[in-house]
Amino acid sequence: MSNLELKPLVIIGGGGHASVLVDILLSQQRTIIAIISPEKNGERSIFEEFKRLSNDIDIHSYDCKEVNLVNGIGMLPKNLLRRRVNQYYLSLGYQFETVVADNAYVSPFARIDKGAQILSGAIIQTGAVVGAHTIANTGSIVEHDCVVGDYNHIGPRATLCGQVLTEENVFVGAGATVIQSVCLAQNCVIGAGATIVRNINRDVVAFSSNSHIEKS
Ligand SMILES: CC(=O)SCCNC(=O)CCNC(=O)[C@H](O)C(C)(C)COP(=O)(O)OP(=O)(O)OC[C@H]1O[C@@H](n2cnc3c(N)ncnc32)[C@H](O)[C@@H]1OP(=O)(O)O
Repeated sequence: MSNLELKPLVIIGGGGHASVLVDILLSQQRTIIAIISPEKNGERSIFEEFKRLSNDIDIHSYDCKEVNLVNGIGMLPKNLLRRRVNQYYLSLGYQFETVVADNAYVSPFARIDKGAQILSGAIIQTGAVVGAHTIANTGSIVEHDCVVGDYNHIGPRATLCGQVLTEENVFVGAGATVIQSVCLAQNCVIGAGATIVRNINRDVVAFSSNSHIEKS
């Protein structure tokens, strides 16, 4: 099946993350039929050609069996908006497309769950699992045998060394390094550039390069 025969896509969100996804999807000759965004598309030229729907409810103009969705809302630490938006559309029967950039490397022995987004230059090594609706951002590395939970964000150029385990809603900031076999519990935030050498408990924000841990 050529990419043109895959379901057309509706993008949710009109900001920077959405623009990166649209760039990837256009390079893969995917058909994008609309963008759902309360703000005008005009600011970013990449959105100019697309029909804009301004309300979530406008999705009803498309049959959930005929289109797939792509969540273009970027993830912020401790912000559950992205997850809530997904749950809303899933409850209406819509499905989220899994996006993998052509210039990402995904081992054939890795598993990418539904709705995950693997952006340009990301590397997902053998034996790794990337959970549903998780973002592996530009140039991130998920090493062998990592198990990354649902709704995580692995920031640009962040590295999870081998066998790291993350629970749901974990945010790993840009350029952070998590050494092998560490566990990151639900809702924790790893600050940009941090080096994490021990397990992080749920809801904790950890951000210094010498692994000083601050409670949320
Ligand atoms: C494509 C994309 O752009 S994807 C997005 C990528 N973005 C990221 O990775 C950002 C990740 N976010 C961070 O690192 C944030 O700074 C957080 C979440 C760790 C902390 O955010 P906040 O709670 O708002 O902390 P705040 O900005 O108030 O800083 C508190 C203190 O911690 C320090 N601090 C904050 N973040 C860091 C960090 N990553 N490393 C070291 N120190 C930090 C601040 O300098 C400040 O110190 P001070 O009190 O001595 O002035």
